[in-house]
Amino acid sequence: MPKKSREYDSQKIMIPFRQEGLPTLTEEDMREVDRSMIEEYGIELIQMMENAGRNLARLLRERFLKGDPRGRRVAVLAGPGGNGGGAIVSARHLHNWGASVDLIISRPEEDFKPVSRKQLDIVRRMEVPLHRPETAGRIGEVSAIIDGLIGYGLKGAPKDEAADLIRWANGRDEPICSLDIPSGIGSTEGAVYDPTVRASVTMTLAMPKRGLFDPEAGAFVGELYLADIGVPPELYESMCLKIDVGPIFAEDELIRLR
Ligand SMILES: NC(=O)C1=CN([C@@H]2O[C@H](COP(=O)(O)OP(=O)(O)OC[C@H]3O[C@@H](n4cnc5c(N)ncnc54)[C@H](O)[C@@H]3O)[C@@H](O)[C@H]2O)[C@@H](O)CC1
Ligand SMILES: [K+]
Repeated sequence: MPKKSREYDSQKIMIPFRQEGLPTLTEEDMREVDRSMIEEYGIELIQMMENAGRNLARLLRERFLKGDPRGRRVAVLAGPGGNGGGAIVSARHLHNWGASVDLIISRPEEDFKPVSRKQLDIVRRMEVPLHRPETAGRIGEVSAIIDGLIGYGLKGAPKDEAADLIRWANGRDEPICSLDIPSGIGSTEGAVYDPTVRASVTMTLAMPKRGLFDPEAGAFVGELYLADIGVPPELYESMCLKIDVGPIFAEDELIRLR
């Protein structure tokens, strides 16, 4: 079962619920959305990542930090790809909002993809302590852990430092909030690899990933939220889905699905 948050009243959170079904996307669909955003619409990855990370910071604030990050501690796990980049953006905003943020990177800086490396370079200029897995053990109690290790770019069972950090997070008592999909779940087919992050909350981006709805994977996903990263509705109509999804985020840029 997902871990329970110690300080959360689900009745008080001010995020709209959407119960009717939305289409679900495979990794291939999502890569096509990304490509189209950049090549057809001129919306850059760094813009999408900013939206992803800012919505994640907001979800943390409302869901785990009692609406006020000041004086609270958060640990952020970041991998070298787009998933880690979004998590680092959330670290920046939570720091700006007064939280004490510890950032743990699963790979050396030189392994980071360019846009995620840029996010890392920014927080390095701020007072955000940076850790490698070897020093993560020194991090004291936090209100929540953000999992930005691996998203839909997962290839097979998590290994090396990513696997070590998944085990580290699962071994602690604090609730985990996964970005896009818990690290270790295949985004298309929902395979649950060993190890996989056992999230209390997952915030997926743009459109839900198909693997989140696999029954076995569901136990690792926890509450499921969907965040706006600025995809125009007509993109889905013209690209992969051929359906009119409408203005999904009309009421809020963050909605709860489950
Ligand atoms: N339009 C979008 O969908 C956006 C996506 N973003 C994020 O970017 C993610 C996709 O980014 P990427 O394609 O860069 O990939 P990911 O960040 O999901 O993962 C790729 C990294 O994980 C490592 N990795 C893969 N399998 C592994 C394994 N088994 N063990 C250890 N390490 C492994 C790879 O070496 C690679 O460095 C999404 O899930 C989402 O979170 C956001 O940054 C912004 C916009
Ligand atoms: K993740």
